[in-house]
Amino acid sequence: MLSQISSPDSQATLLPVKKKILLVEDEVLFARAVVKRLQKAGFECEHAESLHDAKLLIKQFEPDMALLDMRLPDGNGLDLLSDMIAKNINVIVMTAFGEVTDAVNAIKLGALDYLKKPIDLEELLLIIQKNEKTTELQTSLAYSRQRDAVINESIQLIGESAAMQSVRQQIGRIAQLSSLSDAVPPTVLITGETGTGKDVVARYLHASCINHDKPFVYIDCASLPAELMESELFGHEKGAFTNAVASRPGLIESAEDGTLFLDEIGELPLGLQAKLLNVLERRMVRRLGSTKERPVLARIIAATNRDLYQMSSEGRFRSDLYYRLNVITMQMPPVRNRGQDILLLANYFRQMTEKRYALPHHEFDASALMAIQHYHWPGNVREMRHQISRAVLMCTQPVISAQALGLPQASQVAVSALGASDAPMTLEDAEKAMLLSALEQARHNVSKAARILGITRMTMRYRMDKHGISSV
Ligand SMILES: Nc1ncnc2c1ncn2[C@@H]1O[C@H](COP(=O)(O)OP(=O)(O)OP(=O)(O)O)[C@@H](O)[C@H]1O
Repeated sequence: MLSQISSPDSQATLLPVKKKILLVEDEVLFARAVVKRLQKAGFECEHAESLHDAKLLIKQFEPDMALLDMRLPDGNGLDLLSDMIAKNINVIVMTAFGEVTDAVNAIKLGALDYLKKPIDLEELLLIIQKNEKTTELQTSLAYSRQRDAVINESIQLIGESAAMQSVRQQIGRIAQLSSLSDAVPPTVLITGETGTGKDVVARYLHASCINHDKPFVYIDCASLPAELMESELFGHEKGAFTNAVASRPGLIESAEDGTLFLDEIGELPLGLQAKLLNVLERRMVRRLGSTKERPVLARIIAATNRDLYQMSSEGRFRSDLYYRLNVITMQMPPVRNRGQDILLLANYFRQMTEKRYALPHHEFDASALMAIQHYHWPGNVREMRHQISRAVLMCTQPVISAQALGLPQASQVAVSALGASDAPMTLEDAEKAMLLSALEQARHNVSKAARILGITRMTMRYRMDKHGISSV
């Protein structure tokens, strides 16, 4: 599954031991770059150029995860896949253009995910870390509980504004209800612009509830490949489709009586919306190819930056699902409307970066404080985190000025363009203008444009697709 994780390195530091990754790839230059990047992110990494070498390394190195190319000098990567799965190695396959069938077969055989070449290293890292999280939740409950405890301990929901206090109060109330009764927990819908902290709130809620030691399963509905979505969510029995060699629980089942977090729920295809509605209504799930139903005990939290009400009135989101999800709604305000929280957050990210990289204390000067407070923050808290961390890392002086902060020009241009226009603009229009402006500034280099906006390349791609913007 694909996902957007804002800070790969910070996630890697949560791992209790160095994970071992075997890269099976015959393109040596590309392989070297991958090994270097993974080692930098804290993984132990070995490289094999052929199936033969890979088999030896599986024995000697005992990897936890493999990145497997399909076309190798002595055969097809698929030939090694079953062996790897049997040895509990989590496999991500890498396919060249036109090898989609191979990728789908690999997933059906038990590979966790696939990536299409050419591969962006940062994207690869995000996917490894995301898959690592999901697998740990699925295969090692004890470990996942321990890991989630670590993550949950480190969840910080910074903010004292009225809006954030209200969010905290609602979380407290839901947590209190969960301790009073065994009844099925109410569904929670978290809305708000991108980067406003919907994911943080979902985790914070889970961490606050009595069942916080149970799994927290994250599903990014926007990046699950459509052809795999159903079996990923609902699981399957052995033989349910060609190559379904073993039974596998779906993610809904894996959440047990913990939390199932459906991020970007607005992107779920209509067909699956009907199936999800059925799960929510009946609180039962049936694996593909099975006649047996299993109870769904998990708390369900959904998040979106879309207007689901509007989408449902246009027939793009099922209204019955919308009403079913919308039992308790938490609205995350954009960061520009959070008053003094803006400075609280900025100082928090400054301190966090100083602590993580053992840097001396910095101060923001008056120009920086002014810039932070007056900037529009289209990417919200995520953008702020990236901007502040970058400034702290790059600033050799103890005082950070507005110039050192270097708030993205493209976004400022876009913001002033929005401000200058008399015509009322929707959030969708504003987002599109921001993307176009960043792309123009980055001369249509998608990775650069993503950096300007403080979002991941994957998020950038996804949002470009959403607005029908091609990368030219
Ligand atoms: N109140 C907060 N306190 C501390 N950190 C926060 C807060 N809100 C968000 N963050 C940080 O900002 C980043 C983005 O947050 P998050 O991923 O939760 O946003 P989101 O609304 O789920 O975004 P998207 O819609 O793009 O999925 C994360 O690094 C998160 O840790």
